[in-house]
Amino acid sequence: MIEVLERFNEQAAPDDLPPKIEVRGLDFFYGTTRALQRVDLDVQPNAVTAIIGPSGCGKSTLLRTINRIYELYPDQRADGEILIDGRDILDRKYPLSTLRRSVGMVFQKATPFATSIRKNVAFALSYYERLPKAELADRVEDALRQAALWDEVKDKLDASALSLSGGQQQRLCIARTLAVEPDIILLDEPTSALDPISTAKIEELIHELRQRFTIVIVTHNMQQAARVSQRTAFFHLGELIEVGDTSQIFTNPQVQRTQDYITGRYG
Ligand SMILES: Nc1ncnc2c1ncn2[C@@H]1O[C@H](COP(=O)(O)OP(=O)(O)OP(=O)(O)O)[C@@H](O)[C@H]1O
Repeated sequence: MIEVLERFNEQAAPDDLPPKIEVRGLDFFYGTTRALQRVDLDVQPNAVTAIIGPSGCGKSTLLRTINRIYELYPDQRADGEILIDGRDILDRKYPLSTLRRSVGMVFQKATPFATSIRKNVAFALSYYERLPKAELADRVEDALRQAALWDEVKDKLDASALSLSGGQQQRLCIARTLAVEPDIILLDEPTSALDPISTAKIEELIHELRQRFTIVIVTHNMQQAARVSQRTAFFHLGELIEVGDTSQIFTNPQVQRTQDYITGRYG
């Protein structure tokens, strides 16, 4: 594990910058079931924060709260504050369109639209901006390059996105997210349906993207958390148990429950 940590984490998270996301006293309810309890978490900018913990501990719920997707469901409720750049995005007055633009999300299962590769990326852009055709083409290319997919698709941009492999589809979804130039990217187990080669490509991509974005990744794979993140937060039963530099969490956890989880005693 230590070798894994050394491979990607030669640079620590920049801790001299103010947090990009500040979660304060966050509770989350599905009906009467409380899925998150009094969560306080700072997320550093230009770094990858991994969210780990056993199944059902609230990892996905946290991501769904950061982009307010839960609001689509009337019985779901978040109490507390989530500040992004100092503004509380849980405040109903915070415009959802601003939030959707600044926070992109990529899900476990790639979800390309059943249309061409080009349109998958252009659609997201046209939703927010009216661009001249040539500029739109440049932005599509740029997003596909950033997602390390351009070389594989540049000669077939009008082919169906569904003709791509699972790993390529997931990178297309990342390109779609990057096209609208968000500040924050939420990744919910983005490689759990992928083979090792596609997984390695996405991990390499995450490593590059973190220079420019704030990234939060939910993963079941602790090797992956160690490889891609600079900060790690361990959740258990809806509570944040411990957060720290990834190397500290994996080599010197301060809480017994964290130690038990990372040594495979449960989860
Ligand atoms: N739609 C829902 N309705 C009711 N309870 C839910 C719903 N979605 C999740 N929960 C509950 O909320 C808790 C947290 O779920 P969540 O999906 O956030 O966990 P997780 O850590 O992401 O799990 P996994 O690793 O299995 O994906 C669990 O107890 C789960 O049963």
